[in-house]
Amino acid sequence: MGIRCVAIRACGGGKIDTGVPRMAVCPYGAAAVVMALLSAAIAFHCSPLLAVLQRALSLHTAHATKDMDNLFQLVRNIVPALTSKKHKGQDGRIGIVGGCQEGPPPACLSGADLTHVFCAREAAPVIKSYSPELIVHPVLDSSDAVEEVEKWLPRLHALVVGPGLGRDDLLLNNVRGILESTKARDIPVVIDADGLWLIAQRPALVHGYQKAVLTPNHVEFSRLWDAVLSSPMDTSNHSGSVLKLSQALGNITIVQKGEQDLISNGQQVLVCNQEGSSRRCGGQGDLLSGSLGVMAHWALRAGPEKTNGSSPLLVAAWGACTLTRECNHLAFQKYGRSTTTTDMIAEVGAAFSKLFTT
Ligand SMILES: NC(=O)C1=CN([C@@H]2O[C@H](COP(=O)(O)OP(=O)(O)OC[C@H]3O[C@@H](n4cnc5c(N)ncnc54)[C@H](O)[C@@H]3O)[C@@H](O)[C@H]2O)[C@@H](O)CC1
Ligand SMILES: Nc1ncnc2c1ncn2[C@@H]1O[C@H](COP(=O)(O)OP(=O)(O)OP(=O)(O)O)[C@@H](O)[C@H]1O
Ligand SMILES: [Mg+2]
Repeated sequence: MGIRCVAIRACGGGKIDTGVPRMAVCPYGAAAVVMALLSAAIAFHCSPLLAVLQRALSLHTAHATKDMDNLFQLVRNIVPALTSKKHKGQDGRIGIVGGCQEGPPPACLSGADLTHVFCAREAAPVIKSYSPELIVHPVLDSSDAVEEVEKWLPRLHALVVGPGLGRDDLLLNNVRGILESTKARDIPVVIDADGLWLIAQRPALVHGYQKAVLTPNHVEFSRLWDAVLSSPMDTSNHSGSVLKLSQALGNITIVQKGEQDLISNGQQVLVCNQEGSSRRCGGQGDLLSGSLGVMAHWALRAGPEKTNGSSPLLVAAWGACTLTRECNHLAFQKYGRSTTTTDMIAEVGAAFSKLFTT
């Protein structure tokens, strides 16, 4: 199987797009070598070498820009048009399983027409008061939680499982049943936060399910790695690690969040380097998983024709990462160190228009 690693830098950096089989390529290696040779050529006044290297570098940069433009275009291709002919719900009915603990529910509002939240009974009033457009089902801690959620599954386009869910055994056992039902109905599912805690206990729940996307942060990624791989993680090769973890989980899509987001389906690694900020505050991951739930539905509905043959879920994940980071960037410009996730949510409209509206 040919493995491709496509690395995109948003701020004028390099890109490598190669068909090298069974290996992930360090995204910055080639650019660094060219830069080193270029410095040497300048230092030693070697004009022919200088000309060749300058050409290599300009081709390299041109490719990077072109591929980044391509990815932006692929995301634009999957975004549904806003028209007065559609009814409520056509552009996304998303379910969230979580939001049971302290804090607001995940910010799944970036583009979905309808958002259903399945939570524990005592969390419902808080969640409902957070936003009147949320449809809240306080069923998750009841003995018939799975059946209650199953009633709604046929009407949902995607499910986001985990943010603010907690790690209570009863809840997690219900979530296990909900995940089984979701898979049986072939519904896309984004798993984050405490949902990933459950997956680390029971990787078989998602193994090989091609409509699953996991969005681990640094710590959650390590937990998943320890659960499914016996070898130690190579901490100097992030691309290789995310590729390997995806393969070990049967090629499901994994988004490793961090200074740069790495997205893989075990065949390709996309890099999202959209400029965010240095402000890290709780809840940013929720904005990512929420918007990814919506985009996953859009991308799968649009199909590989609109994503130019690329995996729709990879395109959706890249789009959601780019959007989240841009929200962070715009909010940080206004609020600096005091930026909160609520400030980021307020930037979703502006960020979306800037990035993805044609
Ligand atoms: N809006 C909300 O309601 C939110 C709720 N959350 C809930 O809060 C609970 C705890 O979540 P945590 O994410 O703290 O998970 P963990 O309890 O697994 O703790 C992770 C720890 O790792 C640290 N960490 C995070 N990123 C790191 C990095 N890049 N390198 C090194 N250390 C790093 C954190 O500071 C934290 O101490 C979960 O139940 C989760 O669902 C969080 O997801 C945040 C948002
Ligand atoms: N060092 C960083 N620099 C820039 N952006 C980052 C950095 N770390 C994370 N991000 C971005 O922040 C977003 C959320 O990632 P993060 O690692 O904060 O998730 P999380 O820990 O799950 O968040 P949450 O507090 O919501 O649980 C992602 O889109 C990611 O790109
Ligand atoms: Mg998180």
